[in-house]
Amino acid sequence: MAPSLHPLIDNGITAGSSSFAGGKLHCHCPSNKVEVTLSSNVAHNHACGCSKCWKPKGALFSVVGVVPRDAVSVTANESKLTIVDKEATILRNACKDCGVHLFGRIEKDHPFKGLDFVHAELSSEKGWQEPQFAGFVSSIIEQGTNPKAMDEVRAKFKSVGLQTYDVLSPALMDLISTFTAQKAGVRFANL
Ligand SMILES: N[C@@H](CCC(=O)N[C@@H](CS)C(=O)NCC(=O)O)C(=O)O
Ligand SMILES: [Zn+2]
Ligand SMILES: [Zn+2]
Repeated sequence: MAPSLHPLIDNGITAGSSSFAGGKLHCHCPSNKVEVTLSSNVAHNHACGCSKCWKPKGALFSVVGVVPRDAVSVTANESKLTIVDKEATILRNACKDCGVHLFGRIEKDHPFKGLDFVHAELSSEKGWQEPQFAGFVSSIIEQGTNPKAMDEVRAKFKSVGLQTYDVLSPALMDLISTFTAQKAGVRFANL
């Protein structure tokens, strides 16, 4: 049996709703759940194969998107949140008890500062933007996937209509490079 990429991807992708304006995320604790309220849909939602993003049990990939940080508020059991790695660019706030990541925030100077990283699957509401692409695909090898399985993994993404990248999508890579260039005072050539 093929390994699960992610429950939201394995059986084909369900489109979100452009009029959807957010909802509540809950951790996996049976009681006293951490609750985060989002007043926005996610954008740039994607599968991430990196080792740092939270993945549901049995899945090779995380599904993670961004929302403006002003759209994020912790509305219950905030005291259970802890930052997984204080040195990381993305400060991932996880539930101490169940390990689920509720939101990841960037505090340092970075092209994505101002955006929080969230997993819409932690919400029971429908309408969240569907995954748009798969990033950090080759990173799953670092977590034990056999390199020989990679063709199958990429083919599966392709079969559900998702492009695969080994870092991020061209749009996001361009944003990162634009930020880097502007910081360095680079003047762009005229078109
Ligand atoms: N190959 C590495 C890649 C890690 C990585 O660079 N992750 C990306 C995608 S989430 C990132 O932006 N990391 C910044 C951070 O985690 O702070 C791994 O799997 O651990
Ligand atoms: Zn929890
Ligand atoms: Zn990641």
